[in-house]
Amino acid sequence: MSAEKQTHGFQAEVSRLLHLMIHSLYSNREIFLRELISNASDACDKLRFKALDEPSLLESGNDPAISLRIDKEAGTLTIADNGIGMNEEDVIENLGTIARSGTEKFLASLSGDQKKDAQLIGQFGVGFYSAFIVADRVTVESRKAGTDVSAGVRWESDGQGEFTVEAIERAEQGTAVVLHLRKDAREFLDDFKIRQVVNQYSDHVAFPITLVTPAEGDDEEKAETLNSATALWQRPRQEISDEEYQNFYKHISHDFQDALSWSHNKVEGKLEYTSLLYIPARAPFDLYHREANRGLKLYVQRVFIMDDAQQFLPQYLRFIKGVIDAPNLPLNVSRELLQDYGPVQKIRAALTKRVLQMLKKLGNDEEKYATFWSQFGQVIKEGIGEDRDNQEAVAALLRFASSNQPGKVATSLDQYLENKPAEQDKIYYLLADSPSAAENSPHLEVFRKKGIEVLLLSDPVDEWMVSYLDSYKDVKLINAARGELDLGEETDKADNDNPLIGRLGSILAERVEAVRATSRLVDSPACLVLAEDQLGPQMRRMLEAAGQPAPENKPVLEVNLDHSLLQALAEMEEGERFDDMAALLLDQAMLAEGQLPKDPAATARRLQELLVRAL
Ligand SMILES: Nc1ncnc2c1ncn2[C@@H]1O[C@H](COP(=O)(O)OP(=O)(O)OP(=O)(O)O)[C@@H](O)[C@H]1O
Repeated sequence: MSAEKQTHGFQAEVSRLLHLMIHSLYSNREIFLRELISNASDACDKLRFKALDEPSLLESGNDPAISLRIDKEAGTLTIADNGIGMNEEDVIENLGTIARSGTEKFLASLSGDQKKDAQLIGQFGVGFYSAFIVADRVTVESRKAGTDVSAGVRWESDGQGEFTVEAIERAEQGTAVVLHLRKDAREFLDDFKIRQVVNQYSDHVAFPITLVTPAEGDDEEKAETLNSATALWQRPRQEISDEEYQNFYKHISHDFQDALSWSHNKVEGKLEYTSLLYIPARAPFDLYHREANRGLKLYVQRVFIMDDAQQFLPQYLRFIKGVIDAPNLPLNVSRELLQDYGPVQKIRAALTKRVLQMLKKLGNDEEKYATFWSQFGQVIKEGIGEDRDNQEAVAALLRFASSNQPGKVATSLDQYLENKPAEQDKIYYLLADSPSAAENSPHLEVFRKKGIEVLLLSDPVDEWMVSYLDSYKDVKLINAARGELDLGEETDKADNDNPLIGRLGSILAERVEAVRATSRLVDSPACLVLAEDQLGPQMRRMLEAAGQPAPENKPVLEVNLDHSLLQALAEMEEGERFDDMAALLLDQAMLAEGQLPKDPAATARRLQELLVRAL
């Protein structure tokens, strides 16, 4: 290691995050202590894990522990641990950069509005850098477990764009973070305050946290343990308060908003494990990033094994946070081994069911469920295609906009089944590009007239999702805008022998598969209908966005022969004007679907001519 003190610049994203954090988190500033204690606790976890292979790392008398030391004279608060520690390379990497992909984009999305940014930064997770909310200088001294006393390192920064790194001798392994507190953060030199914050946020930490108050006057140095230091998930449920559960959630998730709900279970027998799973109240910024961290914290007999163990839940439940402690797994279990390990597959199946039950139960609380759905609804939809074994349970979690409840996304498939008349044997839905396009679609006219509810789907994933969902509780799902519509006996017979149908058909032959009389429309003159097996516009766009050619398919134009426009057309002679009107009829049906006519300039010309004549 270099003996000289070296100066490094923070990665640009770090500087920006620091600046934003100091300004937006001021009113939440005590979270810095939770974050630094969390890091210390993680470092102790990692040491214990490493000591499984190298027991000498846990030298006698060196049980993992965390200490807080107040020095009123120097104006410092020190958070120290004897955990895994860091070397020079580690500190430069860990305390000088942010390695999460998408960070730049995330930071660009912050608005400068303190309140909104505080929320967003919570989504990001603040971590070590939160030290600068209360400190105008931070010194970190560390030595990696298992290295020589001379391999210590000191990192120091005022958070203004640069940090220094130098080699030091350090007797203890592990890390000490020394906060030189800002003048307005001196309250954290008060042992009473520290006790209160630790009790509030970090009581559940599984390693002892001691508060050391230096000798003062005749009083000797005092060390007092502040927490019970047992793994929270190992304690009986009835002894754990909601507040403790919420604080533990924040500890493992780095979120600073409460979780919506949790489930804590101990399963005994051959496949023994304890799980504590949380549903967050908001999505992390990188929910859709492929490389984002996800998964549970894995422990084996309370020994931390790994973060982000993804194998215990399917992809579409990647937003669940929590801990799994499986005492019968081998301590040396690796990510690769987890992949195909029989017991893990079984735990995964059981945890998946548990989460689905938890979500079902959350559905009883309309307000909380609305929050959940707005954050994670899209991801749950992935489960319809991904988890065929649990498809019905996943489908029960879906919420839709509905023709019966405009403007609200709150109708479940069960509610739909409950609302529908007994003789209706189908669930109808409509796909559109936006909620308003769905609500105003001409396809709804006949359903409205007959009082039949239609679910309105306008998320980009919806077409993909319903392609996997044929039926729910044995009732078929039917696209209201596809194929020939059969609304039972009540459907009025359409007159396809009308000569106008043939005339329109021959003029529009290049653009449509066929023209036919409709039973779908009441107020509109025409609409487009896709055949059952044709690709819809959402899937078409998804394919095109992925650079794949989408097969060409022509829609059917259905026309409302009772409409005055069609009646007027029937009276018109053959000729250019009739052809233009036929083309416009098709163009406006496309517009009503949110599609652009193939030749917009020609449409504009025809419209102009029509307007001139009308005026
Ligand atoms: N006390 C410590 N001992 C050892 N390593 C530490 C300690 N504190 C921080 N680190 C290292 O620095 C890294 C960055 O810490 P930071 O708190 O910023 O992020 P994080 O804990 O990885 O993520 P987040 O807090 O966003 O979940 C940690 O991943 C860890 O490797």
